[in-house]
Amino acid sequence: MATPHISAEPGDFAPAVLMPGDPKRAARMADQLLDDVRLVSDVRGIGAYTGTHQGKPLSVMASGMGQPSLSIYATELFTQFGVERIIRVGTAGGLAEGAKAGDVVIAIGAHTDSAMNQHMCPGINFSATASWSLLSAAAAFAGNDPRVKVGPVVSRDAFYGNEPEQVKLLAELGTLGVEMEAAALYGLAAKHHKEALAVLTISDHLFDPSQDMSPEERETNFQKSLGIAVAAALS
Ligand SMILES: O=P(O)(O)O[C@H]1O[C@H](CO)[C@@H](O)[C@H]1O
Ligand SMILES: O=c1cc[nH]c(=O)[nH]1
Repeated sequence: MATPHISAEPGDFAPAVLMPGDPKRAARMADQLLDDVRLVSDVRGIGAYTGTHQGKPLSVMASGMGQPSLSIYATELFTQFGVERIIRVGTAGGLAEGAKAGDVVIAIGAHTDSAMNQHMCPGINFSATASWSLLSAAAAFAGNDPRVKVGPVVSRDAFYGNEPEQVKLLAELGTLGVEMEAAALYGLAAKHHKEALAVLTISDHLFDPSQDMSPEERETNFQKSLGIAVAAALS
């Protein structure tokens, strides 16, 4: 039965969903990866695609930008459509010294300035962490690739208005990238006893503007992260 934001039927989604923020990136991924592909929902222009990849069922659906938007889709997928694992395939701003556009971060956990996980467990600062099953499969697939790093990211509510001192401190604390969805995704996976991972392509660097990707590159430059995400999704 359709939900307010997904006009699909039970069984229309595969157990594993790849979830970029950008609906155009989702369409590209579906086109590139899926055989026998079907458009299973298109509410608000958020296309959801289901097909097979190397004979295994797989879906692709965008989250839109930010934790509130992702939370709507992830909640409906986890609770109404039998989805077991969501792998975010997104972009992030680099924080680590020497990180280059096109590098990939596999997010072991996500700090956040958002209130999305604040009420998860009253009195506790909840740790938003990736699922070990997906994280270990992704890291194994990436092997010793020097352009892939595993570590924490920060999921901010705002894209603009980074405080320089805060960003510097986060970098000093070993945070590898800044993006806008992973913490809520990890929280929802914990809440619903599901699995989640974020695999992020560095699209710019907060301390090095020369690294900035163009809007077109942000839409299209995801091959390395996609390979890792698919390996995790189908593991
Ligand atoms: O490229 P996506 O997956 O959308 O991810 C990043 O890009 C958007 C901001 O430009 C935010 O959604 C952020 O998390
Ligand atoms: O949220 C994001 C995503 C990419 N780059 C940034 O600087 N922030």
